[in-house]
Amino acid sequence: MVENQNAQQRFETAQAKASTLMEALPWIQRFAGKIMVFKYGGNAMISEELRAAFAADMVFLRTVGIKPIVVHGGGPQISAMLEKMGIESEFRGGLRYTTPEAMEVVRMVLTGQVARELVSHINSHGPYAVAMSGEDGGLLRARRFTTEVDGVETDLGLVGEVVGVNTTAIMSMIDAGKIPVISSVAPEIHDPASGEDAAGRAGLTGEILNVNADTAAAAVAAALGAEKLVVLTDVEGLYGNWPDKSSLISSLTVSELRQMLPGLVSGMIPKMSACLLAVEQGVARASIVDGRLKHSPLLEIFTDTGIGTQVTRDDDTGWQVPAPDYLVRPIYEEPQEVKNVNAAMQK
Ligand SMILES: Nc1ncnc2c1ncn2[C@@H]1O[C@H](COP(=O)(O)OP(=O)(O)O)[C@@H](O)[C@H]1O
Ligand SMILES: CC(=O)N[C@@H](CCC(=O)OP(=O)(O)O)C(=O)O
Repeated sequence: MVENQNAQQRFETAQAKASTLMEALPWIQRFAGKIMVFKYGGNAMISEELRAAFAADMVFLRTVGIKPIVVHGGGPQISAMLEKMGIESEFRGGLRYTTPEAMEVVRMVLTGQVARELVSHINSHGPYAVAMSGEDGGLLRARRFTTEVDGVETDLGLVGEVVGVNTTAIMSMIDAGKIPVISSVAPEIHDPASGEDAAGRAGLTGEILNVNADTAAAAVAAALGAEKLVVLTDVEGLYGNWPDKSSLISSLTVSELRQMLPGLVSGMIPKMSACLLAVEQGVARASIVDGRLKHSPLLEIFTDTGIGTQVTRDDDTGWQVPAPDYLVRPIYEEPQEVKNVNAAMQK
């Protein structure tokens, strides 16, 4: 009798697993071969367990034919190192005012610490991850960026916004089956309009700029025409009336977001600006998900409900997935040749 109960329990557990896999099937089909950019924020990498789960998720996506690209942050890790080294740092409009001294630390922490650790986690599954800084192979190019704080134009020091992405460099990695892990530092180019460059071209100035990782991820996603930008952070998503926890927004259009942007504060300013930029520039959808939740990338992509807040185009009519069609129409649209492999049985 006990044995029977165990068998029943085992069967039910196995059935639940099969249901979960089947829920993922139409999404796997929908997204196979597509590029997805994951922005992994410093506030979402808070434990070894979470970092390992994120790495496993990226390997899972690659294994089912999706092409993941990771753009990582590391704001809290940079702040901790700056504090340890006694270098003062402050945020203006959600972005770090970056002195040359602080820039050295930003570069060291992002490329030498955070990227290395992520690569090592992913590569514990196989030789997939390749760390790429925005400086490597001319991957990113940036221009100086100032921001408005309370209506006043505010200097940010060595901070940039991405104006160019070397898509060939990234695609060559993807085509080789790799998972690029990109750090958001970028060489500065002269503003061509300023005529600063003696050659009259938008040449490099020789400075390296600190780029907010949300902004860098959006630029990469837009340049590659990614299917999705997924931003992992430390809140459930965007709250319409922050910090009222009952005001979580599950979905909004770019027009609605554009109206909300001037009222946003702190880290949500670059984050939501990045989502807006990505979708306006052709990324089908962008979403903010809670990175403190283990396997949030898989939950966002492979479940019917999704999680967090998603930003859609104004004319987005919803993603249709083919699941129910399997029941009512043939899988193959073109005529299929069916070979009888055991003719003897027909006789
Ligand atoms: N409207 C809002 N909805 C959600 N979070 C908000 C909002 N306004 C401000 N925040 C703050 O923004 C933070 C996320 O931004 P940030 O700290 O820069 O994240 P990350 O390090 O992941 O890039 C949240 O932890 C929250 O404190
Ligand atoms: C200009 C600027 O603010 N750069 C960020 C870069 C890292 C980052 O964006 O990290 P998160 O994604 O973890 O916030 C910084 O210095 O903190």
